[in-house]
Amino acid sequence: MYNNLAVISLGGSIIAPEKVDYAFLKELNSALKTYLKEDKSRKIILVCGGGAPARLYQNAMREINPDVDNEELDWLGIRATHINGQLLKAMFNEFCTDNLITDPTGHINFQGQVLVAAGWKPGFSTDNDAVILAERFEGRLIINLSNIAKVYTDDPKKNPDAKPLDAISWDDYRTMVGEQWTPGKNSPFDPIASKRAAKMHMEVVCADGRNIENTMNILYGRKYEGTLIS
Ligand SMILES: Nc1ncnc2c1ncn2[C@@H]1O[C@H](COP(=O)(O)OP(=O)(O)O)[C@@H](O)[C@H]1O
Ligand SMILES: O=c1ccn([C@@H]2O[C@H](COP(=O)(O)OP(=O)(O)O)[C@@H](O)[C@H]2O)c(=O)[nH]1
Repeated sequence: MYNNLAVISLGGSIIAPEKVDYAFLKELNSALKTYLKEDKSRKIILVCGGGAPARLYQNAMREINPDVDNEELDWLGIRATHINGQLLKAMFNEFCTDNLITDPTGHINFQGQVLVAAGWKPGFSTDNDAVILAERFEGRLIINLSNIAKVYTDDPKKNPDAKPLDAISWDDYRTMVGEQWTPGKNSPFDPIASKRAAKMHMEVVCADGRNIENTMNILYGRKYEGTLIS
């Protein structure tokens, strides 16, 4: 629908790694504003994750009741994505004609240059909401920004032998992350979102969002550091 559209899945790990990383957000805001002002036909969909607050509340609830339903845990995570999303919406207000999107299938105006979205319903992460919005507005590429420069052969925080990858097929990626969803799961791109993105033949670039110059390279179609899942 819009041929100058970029869909960015903004990991909560870089919005609120612990506290809110406002120095990073301020810099990102300024770089994206320049990008948007250069060409009024450019549009960005920003989908915000939950970060530390999501895990803080989910883990508190697990302590209170170890038998808590996954659905309840997901709702806690969703509320955390909303507070992060509301912050991003406030930052990009001048470009937004919609309130924070919390149902990617509902009414969306998108007459402005920016749409800010966050969590919708239990069963997946905001990566899946990003895929649904990409599908709806015909974005071909999702830029998945997280706290890690590349997808590895395994979680590098747990396995020191994990190797970084420049590219991986959806088949191999999905074999690696499995099919299972768990609330608060840490993975470069969630299994449910991956299933949908693979089916739609979408491409996802995973990169370290804290490297803003690199993010701008991806947006401008230049050489970047990251992993292409296709
Ligand atoms: N194969 C993998 N390659 C890279 N990172 C992985 C992999 N498996 C698990 N991870 C973990 O996923 C984390 C990113 O996921 P997450 O913390 O949910 O980030 P975000 O909030 O940005 O979505 C990484 O920091 C890493 O520890
Ligand atoms: O549509 C959504 C989006 C998020 N979540 C929940 O909210 C948490 C935080 O979202 P996300 O994983 O996208 O945040 P990030 O990993 O980027 O911090 C997830 O783990 C889920 O528990 C959900 O249930 N449905």
